[in-house]
Amino acid sequence: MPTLEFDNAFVRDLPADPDTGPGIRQVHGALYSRVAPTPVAAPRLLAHSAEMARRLGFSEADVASPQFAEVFAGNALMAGMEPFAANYGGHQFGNWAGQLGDGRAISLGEIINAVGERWELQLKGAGPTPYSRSADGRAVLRSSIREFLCSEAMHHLGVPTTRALSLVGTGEWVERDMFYDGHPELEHGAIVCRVAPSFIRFGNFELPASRDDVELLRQLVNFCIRRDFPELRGQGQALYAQWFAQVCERTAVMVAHWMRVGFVHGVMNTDNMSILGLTIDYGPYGWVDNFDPGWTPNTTDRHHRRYRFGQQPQVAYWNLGRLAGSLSLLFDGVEPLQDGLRRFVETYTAADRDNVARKLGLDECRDEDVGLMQALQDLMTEAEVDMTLFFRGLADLDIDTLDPAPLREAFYDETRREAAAPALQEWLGRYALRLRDQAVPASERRARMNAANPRYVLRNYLAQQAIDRATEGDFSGVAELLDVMRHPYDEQPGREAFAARRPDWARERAGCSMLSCSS
Ligand SMILES: Nc1ncnc2c1ncn2[C@@H]1O[C@H](COP(=O)(O)OP(=O)(O)OP(=O)(O)O)[C@@H](O)[C@H]1O
Ligand SMILES: [Mg+2]
Repeated sequence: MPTLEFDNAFVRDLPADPDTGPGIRQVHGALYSRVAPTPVAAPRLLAHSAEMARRLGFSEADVASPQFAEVFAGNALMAGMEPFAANYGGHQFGNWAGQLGDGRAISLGEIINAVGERWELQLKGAGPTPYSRSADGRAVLRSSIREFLCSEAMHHLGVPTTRALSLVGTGEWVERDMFYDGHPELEHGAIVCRVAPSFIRFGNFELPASRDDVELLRQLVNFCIRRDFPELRGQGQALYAQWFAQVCERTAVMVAHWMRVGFVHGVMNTDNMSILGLTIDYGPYGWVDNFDPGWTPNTTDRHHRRYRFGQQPQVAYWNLGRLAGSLSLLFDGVEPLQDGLRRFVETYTAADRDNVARKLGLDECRDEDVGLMQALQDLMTEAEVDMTLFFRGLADLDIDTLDPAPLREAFYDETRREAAAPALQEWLGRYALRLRDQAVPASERRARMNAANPRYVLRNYLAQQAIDRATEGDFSGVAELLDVMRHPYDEQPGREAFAARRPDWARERAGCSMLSCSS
C-alpha cells in the first residue's frame, strides 16, 4: 500500500465528543465522535473505481492487495487515518428529526493527493457509532452496489456527486425487512468507500442551531468556509452571506443536472444535502424511465410523494430555507439570507433554460422555448414516453420530413402512442419551425443534443440485474455496468441492450420501480 498524505482538518480543528466509548448517546457541544470501524469476518474487494483509485494515489497492484480490502472493509487503518462519525441533525420528510449523525458512515481521514486535492474517505456500513440509534451500522450488498454504481455514473454524466472508491463484501449477513412488513431476511453485507472533498451536510449546521449553540455553529461555518470554500474573501456577516449564496448556487446547479438526466434522489432530507452541492446518499433513488414529474421511486414516500421528480427544485429551495433559518443565528437581519435564496431561484431558472436549449439543440433559450419544452413534457407524460430514448431520438429527427420513426422505440404503450401521434406531429412541426429560425447545421445540433442527453443512464432495472447476479456470486455485471456508464453520451456498439427501455417485467418489480429505504 502507498504512503498517503493525510491532513485531517475536521478532527484537528473542530471540537470532539469527549466520550470515546461505544454507547449510543446525544452529543452536545461537539461536531463528531471518534469511533473505529468494526472489523468484519471476510473482506473481499468486489469492485472498484479505477479512476478514483488512481486519483487518490493507489496503483492497480495496491487495489489488488489483501491490505486494500482490509482497509476498506474497516479491518485495518492506514498510517495517518483518524476515524470518526460526524454529528448532525436534519429535517426528514418536512419534520425536524433532532440528532441523527453518522449512524453507519465512518470517515477515515482526508487525503491530500499528488496534485494537492483534498479527498475525504468515508466508509458506509462500517459498524455502529454513537449515532446508530436502534440500527446496526451496516449496509447490505444490494444498496451498496446501487450506491457504488450511481456515484460513478453520476460523475461520468457530469453531475456533481460524491464518488465511490470501492465496494467490499464483508462475508457477514445483515438482517433487513425490505418491505417493512414483518418479514426480515438475511442479506449479504457490503461496505462502500465514498470519497468527496467534504461530507458536511445542511444538517451539520442545523443541529447546533437547534440547540442554540451559536459558538459551535460559528466554529463549523468558519471551518467550512476556510476548508471547503477557500476562494471566498471577506469576513464576518458579509463573508457568511457570500458563502450561503454559493451554497444556494451550487445546490441549484446540482438539481438542474438531476432534471436534465432524469435522476430522482428519493430522500431529499436536509441531512442528505451536501454543503458543496454534491449529490449524496444514494438510497431509494431512481431514474425516470417514462417521463413523469409525479414519479417517486421511494416506497416510503408513495403517499405524499414529497420527493417526486418534478418537485426536486422546490424541495431543494425548502431545504435551503431550513439552512438559512439555522444560519440566521449568525446574522443581525435576514436580508442577506433572502438574497442567497434569491440566488437559488436565479441560478436554477438560468440552468433550467440552459437545459431547454441544450436538450432541444437550440442556440439559445428564448422565452417561448420554455413553453415549447413544457408542451413536450406534457405530451411525454401523457403518452408514456421514455425520457432518455426520446431525447436521443429527437437528435436524429429530419426536420424536412418530420418522420417520427426515430422516436418510436421511446414509447411504452402502442395505444397511447397512436393516441398521441397527432399531438406529437404538431409539436414536431413547432419544433422544426424553431430550428429553421436558427443558423445551426443539423450535424451540430445533433452533436450538441447528444452531449446533453445521455444515451446510457443507470436504469433501475439494469442495476437490479447486476444486483441479482452479484447475489449469486457473479460480480461481472457490476463491473460491466460501471464500464458502460463511463461513457454515457457515446454510442457503444454491442451495448445497445444497456440503452433499452424498461422491460415489462420490471414495471412493478421491487428494486426496479419501487425502492425501499431499507438498506
Ligand atoms: N443501518 C443503519 N445503522 C445505523 N444508522 C443508520 C442505518 N441506516 C441509516 N442510519 C442512520 O439514519 C439516518 C438517516 O438515514 P439515511 O437513510 O438518510 O442515511 P444513510 O443511507 O445511512 O446514509 P448517508 O446519508 O450517510 O448516505 C442517518 O443518521 C443514518 O446514519
Ligand atoms: Mg442519509
